Amino acid sequence: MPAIETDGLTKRFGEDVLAVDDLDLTVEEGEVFGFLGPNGAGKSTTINVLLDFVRPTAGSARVLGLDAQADAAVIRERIGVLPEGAELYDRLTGREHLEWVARTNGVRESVDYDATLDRVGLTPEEGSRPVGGYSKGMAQRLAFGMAILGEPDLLLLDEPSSGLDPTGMQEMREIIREEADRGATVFFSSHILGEVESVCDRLGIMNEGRLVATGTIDALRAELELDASVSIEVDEVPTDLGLESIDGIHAVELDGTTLTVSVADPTRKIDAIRHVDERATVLDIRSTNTSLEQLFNTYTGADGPGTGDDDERDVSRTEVTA
Ligand SMILES: Nc1ncnc2c1ncn2[C@@H]1O[C@H](COP(=O)(O)OP(=O)(O)OP(=O)(O)O)[C@@H](O)[C@H]1O
Repeated sequence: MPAIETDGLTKRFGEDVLAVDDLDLTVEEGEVFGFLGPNGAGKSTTINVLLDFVRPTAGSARVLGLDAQADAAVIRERIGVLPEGAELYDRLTGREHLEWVARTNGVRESVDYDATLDRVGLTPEEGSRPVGGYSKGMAQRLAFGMAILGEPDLLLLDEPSSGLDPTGMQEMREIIREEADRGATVFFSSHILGEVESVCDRLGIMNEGRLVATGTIDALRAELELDASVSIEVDEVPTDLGLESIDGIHAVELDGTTLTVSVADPTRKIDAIRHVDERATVLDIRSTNTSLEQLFNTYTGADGPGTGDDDERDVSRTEVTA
């Protein structure tokens, strides 16, 4: 039984806004599924339908095998939720928020609130403070703690890294993996591509209300046949370099004394570097991976394939001589 299943799910706001357009989405039990898309793509609306915060215009949604609308109350007891812009109560402490979740979700076993606070990076002392004095990141950590409390079967997280610093984002990713390891399904939306890449088993890309791609990152990459490339600057280009003859090299371009080598399999870049290094003095190397960013841009129409600049990183700025 899938953890989430939507069938022709459509949501209109008024006459003009088609927020979700005929969405067929399946998230299997135990998966970490990244729901990706630019602003306004329809991610939050989809999550809000799954939570029965919003009623669909057409189609249906099932969560843990139950009807998202008819069985909303039962579903809420079995899922952990981090809604977009989670509302907290200024005068209640962090611990009181956790106690409230335990009560409303009918968590029966005794809960170690300090352990939950600790998992999301809040001290017992911070947990005893009214939430009105929390920073944005602390509030987001608490909201995340509220979602994972009581070991829910499914976590629905809307932009969980919002407001977190890089350490907080890393910690959040680790908790998501831990939750998946204990058997939970995790469905989370993001427009932070690296976050999805590092933690998800599978992803779906939304654009303008439609699901434009689903699959593993590797499968999506392969589908688009996007290349990775490495640019190698040399002092002088040898006449008979013979790079094209190396297995797995798709194309070689020459611009001045910089060779740009395209490969389908990023691990072949090192073969190209070695080959050139044996025949010329290498001055600089720039590696460009087919990034998730590039995938994303390709599927959402923000860019064509073949740029990947945002994932560009220098692997060497020092001189490497043959
Ligand atoms: N309550 C509402 N009333 C009117 N329009 C809405 C409402 N909620 C969402 N929309 C519109 O529906 C579309 C999809 O919005 P949604 O919030 O689902 O996108 P999103 O992918 O979650 O974006 P973001 O990454 O910015 O949160 C947008 O055009 C938005 O303006």
